[in-house]
Amino acid sequence: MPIVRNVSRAVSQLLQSSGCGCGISIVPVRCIGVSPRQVASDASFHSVSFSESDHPRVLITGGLGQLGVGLAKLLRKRFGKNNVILSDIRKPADSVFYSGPFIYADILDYKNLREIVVNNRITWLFHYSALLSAVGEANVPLARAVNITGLHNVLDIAAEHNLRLFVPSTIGAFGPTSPRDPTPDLCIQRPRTIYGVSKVHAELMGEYYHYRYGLDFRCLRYPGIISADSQPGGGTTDYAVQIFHDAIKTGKFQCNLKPDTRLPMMYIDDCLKATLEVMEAPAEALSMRTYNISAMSFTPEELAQEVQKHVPELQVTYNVDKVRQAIADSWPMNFDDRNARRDWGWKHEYDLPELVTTMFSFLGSDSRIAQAN
Ligand SMILES: NC(=O)c1ccc[n+]([C@@H]2O[C@H](COP(=O)([O-])OP(=O)(O)OC[C@H]3O[C@@H](n4cnc5c(N)ncnc54)[C@H](O)[C@@H]3O)[C@@H](O)[C@H]2O)c1
Ligand SMILES: C[C@@H](O)[C@H](N)C(=O)O
Repeated sequence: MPIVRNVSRAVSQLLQSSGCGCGISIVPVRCIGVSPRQVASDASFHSVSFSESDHPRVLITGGLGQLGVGLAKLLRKRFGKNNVILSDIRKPADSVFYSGPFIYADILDYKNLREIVVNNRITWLFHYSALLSAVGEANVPLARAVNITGLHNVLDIAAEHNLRLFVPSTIGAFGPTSPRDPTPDLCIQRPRTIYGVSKVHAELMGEYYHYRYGLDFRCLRYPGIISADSQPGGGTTDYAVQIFHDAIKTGKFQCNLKPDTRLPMMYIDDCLKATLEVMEAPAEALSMRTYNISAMSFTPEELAQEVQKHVPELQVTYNVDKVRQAIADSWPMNFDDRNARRDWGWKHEYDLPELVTTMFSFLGSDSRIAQAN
């Protein structure tokens, strides 16, 4: 019994001494083939230390999805082409391959990921790899591996190598028992998808590593993201991208959600701007480590009406996908992002009309507005 008491006293002293990310005494370090263990931290142990006057050296995981290529473009403009490495397990298109550094990185391969971070002296990591809501429900074991085990690898490497780590969360981190209109930053989170469960896990693990080990973890809960030059990867909000392509190609769109399903959405430029802003925000400005961000909220019917201002002949029909509808019905309808606006000055630029105009001008069919009027 005295041993048990001594151990529990030591643990409680450790927990007290490491609150709020200060007084960090240990970081998690893994060796391949050995279970996770902890060693004493030492400033000289870190191969990289990020000086604020330098540009960060950035790695983006899962970078060939809907959001990663755009993020790389934005970060390369800011930090220089060769300071931003895009990675994925898929083969990049020529245009991506020749636009800046690209490497293969499987987030399930801990050793390979660590080598990449060390060899490239990475200081900032944007962890975009994930299986989204609908594809996650179709393959729960894979979603669990990529979204949870992969995150553990990333967290340990980030803590071990003193990285600033961005992990996106989502409106999908909330569930039917959360307040849905609006959904605040802090409330009940009982999502009913493996995607949502894994994102709540990521939020909590990231915040725990922040308080326990001093990891500079930053997380935004994105709404459904709408982009013209990249395809969504199998989510519940994908319809809001598909409608633009179908309006132009065929003039017919079949929506897989009910016409009155209201969800928070955002144009990709706002999403990427927020991501860079929260990463550049001084730590003192962040009263939290996970923030909602919001721009607009609409239903398929409202989006279709706005699209029809540009393509009046567009015919919209509804063929509801039960899985996606059940997911959407459990998600926020409006997102409360007052904390992000107050703490680090978040402000969106695109509302629904600007979003639709921008999508059509990007997709090259703006002239049809004139025909409509
Ligand atoms: N797009 C949205 O509407 C949206 C909304 C909220 C949050 N997010 C989050 O933003 C991030 C990026 O989203 P996205 O839309 O670009 O996703 P996406 O599905 O389009 O792309 C995810 C990428 O992860 C890669 N990947 C899968 N398994 C991997 C592995 N083992 N190792 C490395 N990479 C792997 C895939 O190849 C893919 O390119 C995700 O974490 C997602 O949860 C996206
Ligand atoms: C909302 C978001 O996380 C993603 N677009 C999905 O629908 O799964």
